[in-house]
Order: sequence, then C-alpha cells, then structure tokens
Amino acid sequence: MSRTLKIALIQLAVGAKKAVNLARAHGKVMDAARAGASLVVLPECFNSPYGTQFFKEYSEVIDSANPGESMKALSNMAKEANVFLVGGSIPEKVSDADKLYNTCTVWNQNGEMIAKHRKVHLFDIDIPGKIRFQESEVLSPGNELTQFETPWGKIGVGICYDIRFPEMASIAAQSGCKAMIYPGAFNMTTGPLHWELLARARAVDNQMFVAACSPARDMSASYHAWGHSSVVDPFARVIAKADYGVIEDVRSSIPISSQRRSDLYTSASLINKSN
Ligand SMILES: NC(=O)CCC(=O)C(=O)O
Repeated sequence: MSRTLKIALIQLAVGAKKAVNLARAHGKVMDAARAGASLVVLPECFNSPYGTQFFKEYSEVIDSANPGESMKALSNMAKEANVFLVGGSIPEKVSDADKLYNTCTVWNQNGEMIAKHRKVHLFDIDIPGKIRFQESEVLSPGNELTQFETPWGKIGVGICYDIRFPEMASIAAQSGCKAMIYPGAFNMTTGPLHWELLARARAVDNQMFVAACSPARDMSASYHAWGHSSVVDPFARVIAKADYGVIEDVRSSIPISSQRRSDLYTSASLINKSN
C-alpha cells in the first residue's frame, strides 16, 4: 500500500449554468493532476447552486448504462486526469420513485464509478434570525454508509451535515478506513463555529485523516458557503486550508488598492521636475 498521497480539494465557484460548472470543474481537476494530485475532491452540489429551489431542475439520474451530463463529465475528468475523483455531490433523480437525493459519486482512474453515497443526514436546521434550511422539503435521505478502496487504503465518504454524526466516521475507522472525505457546503453562521471543529473532532476521535471540501463563497448567490476547504491529519492538525478570507483581511488592513497613485505611474511622471 502506498504511504504518501497528494490530495487536492477544489473549492469550486459554482453558478447557475450547469455546463459552466462542469467545464470549470474539468479545468480544475486537470490543474490538480498537473500539480501532482492523485486523489481529487469536488464540493457538495458542484453542478448546481445549493438551494432546495434548484435541486429538481439540476437533478440527473445516476445510471452507468445511461449516464447524464454530470456523470459523463466526472468519468471523463477522472480518466483524462488519471486520478481518483470524489465527485462532490449532485442532486440525484430517481424517476420511478419520484425522489431526489444529494449524492456523491466516486471514480477511479479508468473513469469507472466505484462508489455512490446518498447523504444520510439531511441538513434541516433553523437558527432564528440567521439561517433556516430544510433539505428534507425536497430530498430523501440515503440509507447506507459508504467506503471505497484505493491504493492508499480504504476511505469513507459523507456529505456535509453527515460530519455532525460521529458514528459514521467511527464505523469507517473501525472497518479500516484511513480517511473520511466530506464534500460540504457549510454556511456563514455555522461555518465559523463548527466546520473546523467538526473536521478536527472526527480526526481526533478516530485517528484518521479528514478532508472537507466546500464550494467557493459567492455573496451574490442565495446561499453563502463558508469555504475554508481543509485537510486535517490524525493528530487533528489542520495541514491545509483554503482561507480566502485572508485576502479580504489583508486588503482592508493594508488598503494599497485605494492608495495607489495612478496619476503618477506614467513614464512622463517619473521625471522629478525640481531636478
Ligand atoms: N450542506 C449542508 O449539509 C450544510 C451543513 C451545515 O452548514 C451545518 O451547519 O451542519
């Protein structure tokens, strides 16, 4: 079994156009592979904006014999990039049962689907004045725990809210998983409070790696993702974190963009007239 693994979490910008989301994901998976990643992770709801009003419209049947747009795209990405791919999640449609699920598919380097996880714990919360979200208004919960084999050992998968339920990760650890991977999309209320805490808790409880991959934050969208995609090691140390908040912090603390003297930056202005 290989002892080292380079993993890439793609904090993808997700918008209203499915084809654009798929094309952007493809480009980023290829970039990750070129940078040496062998396992690549996309975020929850990577093909669709995150919101109960969007799930039906963006949903697809997951059927290897008759793959939809997102399934074809994921299979191609994994094969072309020659990586294992945890394909975030998409709204899955099961037409004969008239049901929708929030579903993660996992692909090997040959572009074959090797696992499928339907979100088990639906995100139903109501924090007065802050956030109300009820996935169960439109989604059904999955009923299975999911693990897959890789050359780096067995890995467990959960989706976002699943991370709050320690039993899932501990069952994965007890059955030999070396890591849990959670495509997720926490929000601006619970994200700062719990995202890192939960990832580190699952890591320390189970002495395993935990990777949590979020979409990029888009303040013009109806749901504001927390971001901060992170990898935590079995000592519960955060070993990698995408913290784009630092850009806003540094730009407001050291506001060089508003202090720029564009009036001087031409070759004519370089001449000091007093000399
Ligand atoms: N997409 C989700 O399941 C969000 C979970 C979340 O934000 C939480 O606080 O839990």
